[in-house]
Amino acid sequence: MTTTTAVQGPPLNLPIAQLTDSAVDFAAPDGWEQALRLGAFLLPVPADLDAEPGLRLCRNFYLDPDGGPDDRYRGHRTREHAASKLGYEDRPDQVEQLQIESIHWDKYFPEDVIGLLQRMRELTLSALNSCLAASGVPERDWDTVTGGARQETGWCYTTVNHYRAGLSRDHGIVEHTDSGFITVIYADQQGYEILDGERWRPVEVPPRHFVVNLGDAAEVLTAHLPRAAGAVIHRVPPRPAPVANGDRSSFTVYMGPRMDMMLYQYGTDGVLGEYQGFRDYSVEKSKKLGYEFHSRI
Ligand SMILES: O=C(O)CCC(=O)C(=O)O
Ligand SMILES: [Fe+2]
Repeated sequence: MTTTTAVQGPPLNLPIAQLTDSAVDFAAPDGWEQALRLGAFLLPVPADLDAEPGLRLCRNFYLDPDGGPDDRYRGHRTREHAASKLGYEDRPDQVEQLQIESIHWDKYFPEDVIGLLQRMRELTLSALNSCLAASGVPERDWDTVTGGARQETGWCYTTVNHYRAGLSRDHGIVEHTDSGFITVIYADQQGYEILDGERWRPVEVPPRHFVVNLGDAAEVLTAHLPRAAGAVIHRVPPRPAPVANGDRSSFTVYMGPRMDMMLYQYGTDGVLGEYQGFRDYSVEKSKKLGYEFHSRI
């Protein structure tokens, strides 16, 4: 990822998808083409889905309990999260993160957060299946390549992000691609930017919309298919204090291969083959980008 020459560009309007039954689709005929090329699109939050519990977690997880009503959301900076291979991380950026696998949500989160994340998980799976279909991955291969996302045997986790405005760091979150197939993001304010060619373009996210990212596993899988999916390079720039809106909050649901799995790729002949172990791929990536690989994986 060499973006030293990248300049700030104009805002980018991502294609807006819609969710019907358990599929994601676009009204515009070139919607999928655009979304797969950019590796990102927007998805309206279903009318009956309340995102507040997620934001409440973002605004509390790093604080110590104080006997108040938010205690159920607090105390995660110091907690061990022994069941999780992820947990709390103070990154070198403005962001501090809590990452918990879906199989452990019931151990660490209040009920309203679990309910919200489970709905997001269903929606993420629908979006993943629709992306696989749109890029021409035959349905018979979905379970193999995802490790059984439909059977909940793939790897799914939430990332809870607290961007500490005013903390003197170079980035809100440094430029990166997500490693898995897909990430669905909800944020309480703007700040998400996409590298489009040589330009960093702020994405204008309308109220009550998710940003959906496609990641490395999707890019590797579809690289030689006629409708290849790109892994979107994205970042959040730092924000100085004091800012009118205070700290930025976002939370995501991620789906990717398990660390003990292979990444797969279709050859130019259309035949599915093994590409590289996902753990080896992830370790190599973290070395290239100069960050620590998760110590418990
Ligand atoms: O906060 C955002 O908008 C992006 C978060 C992100 O890129 C991530 O958690 O991987
Ligand atoms: Fe990301």
